[in-house]
Amino acid sequence: MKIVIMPGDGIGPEVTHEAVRVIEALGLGIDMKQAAVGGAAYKAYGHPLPPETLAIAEAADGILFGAVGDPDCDTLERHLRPEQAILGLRKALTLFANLRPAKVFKGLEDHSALRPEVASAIDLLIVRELNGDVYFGEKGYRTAADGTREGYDVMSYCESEVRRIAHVAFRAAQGRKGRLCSVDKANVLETSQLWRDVVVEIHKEYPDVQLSHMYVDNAAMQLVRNPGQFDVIVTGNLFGDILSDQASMCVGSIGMLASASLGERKTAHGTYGLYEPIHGSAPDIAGQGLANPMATILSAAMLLRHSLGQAAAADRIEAAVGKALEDGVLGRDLGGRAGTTEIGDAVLARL
Ligand SMILES: NC(=O)c1ccc[n+]([C@@H]2O[C@H](COP(=O)([O-])OP(=O)(O)OC[C@H]3O[C@@H](n4cnc5c(N)ncnc54)[C@H](O)[C@@H]3O)[C@@H](O)[C@H]2O)c1
Ligand SMILES: CC(C)[C@H](C(=O)O)[C@@H](O)C(=O)O
Ligand SMILES: [Mg+2]
Repeated sequence: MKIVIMPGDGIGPEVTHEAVRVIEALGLGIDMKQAAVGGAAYKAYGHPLPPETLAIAEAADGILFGAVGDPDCDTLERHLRPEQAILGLRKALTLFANLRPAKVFKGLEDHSALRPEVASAIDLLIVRELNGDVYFGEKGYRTAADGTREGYDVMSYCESEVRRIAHVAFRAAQGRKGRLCSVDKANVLETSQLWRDVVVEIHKEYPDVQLSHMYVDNAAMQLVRNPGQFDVIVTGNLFGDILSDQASMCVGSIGMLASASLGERKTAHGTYGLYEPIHGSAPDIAGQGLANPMATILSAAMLLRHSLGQAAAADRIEAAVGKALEDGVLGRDLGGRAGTTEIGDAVLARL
């Protein structure tokens, strides 16, 4: 079992360090390598995703990714910015299905941005498409007819891209409560109309799943009004990015939401994938030992489950995180005082 750790920038190295300690403590004999990404890789090698990093990633069974993003790099040409590392990995490795589960842990009901009785009902999965949409369309700066500057990013989805993510989402719903809500903006966007048409077609293959559709503006509202109504949400790259940050605050903090990015490639142990917290490099708290590493530790659990076939070990990690929270080990993001290392220690002690 081989995995590659990509710490990245800002709080990325701090949170991945804690997740690595947890993986090591399980004693599974996993071979771990480190590889440079993001602003750190740009500063060391002149590129946010050096070819060596991609080669190491391809040779492993899975990737544990911290976060990328560095304010020093925000004025670089776009293809050299840290964020290109994560976008490049997702695209180059065809990791098109991003699973972002959001569930309220026991003891966190009072720490949600929502009322406890609303928050406690949350147990949803966002299935976000990751290889298409406005993220990867033609983009640029040009001069408009009146001589002023214009920026543009083309939004599009082709049928096959929608089909493959729809299958992932329907199968996920079959394994849960059997409800799938497809979120789009079909009242305005042709991209979304195609999305909706294809999802309806694929539904014929999953008659046991109850399918509904919701416009993204309404979905944002429903996520805070009554998030308990959702089981699985399937949506495009941009809407999924936004809704998942929103869902994180509904369960308590952005420092709690893990994710798995999967494709179709199988390894000797499971499905090849990249695992990362949904948050970024948090430059405002980087280097201060304040970051909550739980999202990254929970991402490591997803890695063990999906890419390494180690479901029991994944359960152990999730249970240890749950116990730490129940025992009141809360980071500042959740209104507590525990620092990054202290949270890591608390999870290790409960493994
Ligand atoms: N996948 C990724 O690597 C990824 C994801 C999102 C943003 N980014 C990048 O990160 C940089 C900062 O972006 P941003 O500020 O919009 O988003 P962010 O997620 O980094 O931070 C948003 C807010 O949440 C807080 N926060 C985030 N993670 C936390 C944690 N684990 N514990 C406690 N608090 C936490 C931060 O302190 C900040 O106040 C940008 O360069 C952005 O492009 C990268
Ligand atoms: C850093 C950025 C490219 C990324 C995205 O938009 O996908 C991030 O916000 C995320 O949620 O993983
Ligand atoms: Mg995001």
